[in-house]
Amino acid sequence: MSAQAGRGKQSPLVAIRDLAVAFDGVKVLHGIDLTVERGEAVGLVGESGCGKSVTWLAALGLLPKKADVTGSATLEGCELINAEPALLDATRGGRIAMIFQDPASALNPVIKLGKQVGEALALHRGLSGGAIRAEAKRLFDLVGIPDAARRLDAFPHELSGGQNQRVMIAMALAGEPDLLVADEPTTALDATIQAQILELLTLVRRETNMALVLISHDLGVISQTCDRVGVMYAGRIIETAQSDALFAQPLHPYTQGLLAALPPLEGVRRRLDPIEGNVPEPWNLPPGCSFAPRCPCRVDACEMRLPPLDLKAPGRLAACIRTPPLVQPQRQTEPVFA
Ligand SMILES: Nc1ncnc2c1ncn2[C@@H]1O[C@H](COP(=O)(O)OP(=O)(O)OP(=O)(O)O)[C@@H](O)[C@H]1O
Repeated sequence: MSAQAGRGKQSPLVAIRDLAVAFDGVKVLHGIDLTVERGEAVGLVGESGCGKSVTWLAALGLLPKKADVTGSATLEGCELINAEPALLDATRGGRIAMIFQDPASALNPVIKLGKQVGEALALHRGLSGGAIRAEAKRLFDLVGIPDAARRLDAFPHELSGGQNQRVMIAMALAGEPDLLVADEPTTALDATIQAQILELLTLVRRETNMALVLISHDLGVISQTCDRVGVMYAGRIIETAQSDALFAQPLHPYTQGLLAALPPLEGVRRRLDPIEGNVPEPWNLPPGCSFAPRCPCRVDACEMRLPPLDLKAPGRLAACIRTPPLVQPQRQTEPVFA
């Protein structure tokens, strides 16, 4: 359970403010604002190259040295950007854990799984001896690895991809994180296993009150798992909303395009409409709205200036001059991502 539980709802667990990243003078992230509350599941969605991973890698100090990172990312008020390496080391894997798409590359192939989880338990929880094995087995049970005691002595290649992803989740949970950032955790898995891993993440979140950030290019994956969604395009957040509201009525034409490109739900016949064209390269952004060249709603004004991320309805922001407010928004007392 979070060390902060019971403190009352004040500042968000994580607050990212005006976060920008450039590589070799080319800006790939342009002033991201994003908050995550305790226990909340936030999805970050967008096509490849939109800046979803870089946002979190920057916040956790995981980008290469050549990256120029500005802005702020705080964990319960504690600044992480340009923080001392000791603070970042303690935060990563401890208060904030991250799992990635490919468990095989994150696990050490020559070390038994139990030992790998054990190292995380020793590092982040100070456990030793028999307590490590007992806790590692408990974590394997929690993430649904069958015959957990025996699997602790297995090597990664002896388990399937889905089971190794469960091991990665167990390792992430070893530090009892307040936030798990899962970057495309199911992309490499087949549909059935994918659904099981998403269910597992939801189950674990409910049992531990851990917050979850789920990064995916697949709006379907996000919809199953997240309370709130941020849609990214070309290094910016262009729409945010509660998941159900976003699915019921996507406001930004890009979000509408992502939804139209989703495979039909079982029993629902729907045409699959991929968005034509590609995300622009960061060094070659068009003037005005970055999505304008692909946008079916484009007018000349779209190419004149960058649309601000405006409040279109309570709890709903969208960066599009073609999207009128749904209802006259009341002054927001609980900002969505700001
Ligand atoms: N180390 C790096 N050096 C230079 N450019 C980088 C580096 N890492 C990321 N980028 C660039 O930053 C932009 C955002 O990348 P990012 O990986 O965040 O996108 P993404 O939305 O997570 O996409 P994907 O789903 O493919 O991971 C891309 O243009 C990418 O090429």
